[in-house]
Amino acid sequence: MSWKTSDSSKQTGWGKKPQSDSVSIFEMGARDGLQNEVAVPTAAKVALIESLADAGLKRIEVGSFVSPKWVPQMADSADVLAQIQRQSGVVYSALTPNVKGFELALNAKASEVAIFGAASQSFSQRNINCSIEESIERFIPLMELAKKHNIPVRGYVSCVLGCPYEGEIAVSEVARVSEILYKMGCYEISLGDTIGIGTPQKARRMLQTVGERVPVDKLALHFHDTYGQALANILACLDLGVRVFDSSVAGLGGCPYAKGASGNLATEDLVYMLHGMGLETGIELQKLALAGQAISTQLNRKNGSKVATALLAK
Ligand SMILES: CC(C)(COP(=O)([O-])OP(=O)([O-])OC[C@H]1O[C@@H](n2cnc3c(N)ncnc32)[C@H](O)[C@@H]1OP(=O)([O-])[O-])[C@@H](O)C(=O)NCCC(=O)NCCSC(=O)C[C@@](C)(O)CC(=O)[O-]
Repeated sequence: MSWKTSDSSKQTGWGKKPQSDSVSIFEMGARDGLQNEVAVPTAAKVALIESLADAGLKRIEVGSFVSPKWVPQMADSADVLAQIQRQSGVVYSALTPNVKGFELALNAKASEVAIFGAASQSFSQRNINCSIEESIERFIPLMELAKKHNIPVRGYVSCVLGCPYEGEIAVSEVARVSEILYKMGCYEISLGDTIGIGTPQKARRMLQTVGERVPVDKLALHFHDTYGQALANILACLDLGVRVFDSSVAGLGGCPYAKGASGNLATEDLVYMLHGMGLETGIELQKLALAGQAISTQLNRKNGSKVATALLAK
């Protein structure tokens, strides 16, 4: 399928054509990537984040302000934010599930925060210890505070293509939760295939359905690569107009509440494909590959990016 020539907008009634030759990548490695790794020194996180900014990434999720009992790996997020040398024009974001997390992120001077909900009741319970509706109630005062402090808030919806506990998730539910978060004031909704189970047509249908409730230029895709489908899913969705993708350098990561989930799509592999299609990212691939290799070496972990492995073997 050619994203440039496909006329799927007419077939689907979607009404959106690819608008731009540039793509924005939200880098997840330091948060989604490292939240599953034990005992990563703060200095290694700081070095990773700085090298990602040096490689040209403009949107970097650096940590999360969640219960340290639930996710001890992220307990040093305030230290990380305090220690990084910030570059102008780079957004340093943090996950915040509730007001307490927001206040901690504000004190730590996160440039923006992200709330995270789910389209699956079971995943919501396991991940944030409340139902979908309760999570929305918790987000309301957080959104009010964020507005007062002029902090942009991104929204995640997990399990958009399936749930580790419930299996199939209705796309109508994904669209419903996405619309709620968007109407609450999230500037962008990131649709998470938490367990990387989706396939291209399914991903496309999900995006089309959500796109009927939330404008496509306010949507991002967040694919884990557990089943090796992430690049194919992104390719299948590009001509629907989506231009923001979440990915993780060296394919780092997983989710502590989704057993067996592997990391996000490797940023290097995404950048290689996008550049090959003539889409700009502003990212220097070689520098990115070196950043990914450095953290993989630190973690004593095989580099999860095929592109980085190939480039660095030259
Ligand atoms: C949400 C909670 C906190 C609810 O947890 P809870 O136990 O229901 O919270 P609580 O309000 O009853 O408080 C219990 C204790 O936690 C403390 N607490 C309460 N809130 C905070 C906070 N913000 N920061 C620090 N501490 C906090 C609070 O102060 C108290 O401390 P105690 O009195 O027992 O000493 C908990 O379930 C939690 O932390 N969950 C972790 C969720 C998480 O980080 N999951 C991984 C990220 S999501 C993800 O990876 C998916 C995504 C986004 O990438 C997209 C995708 O791929 O699908």
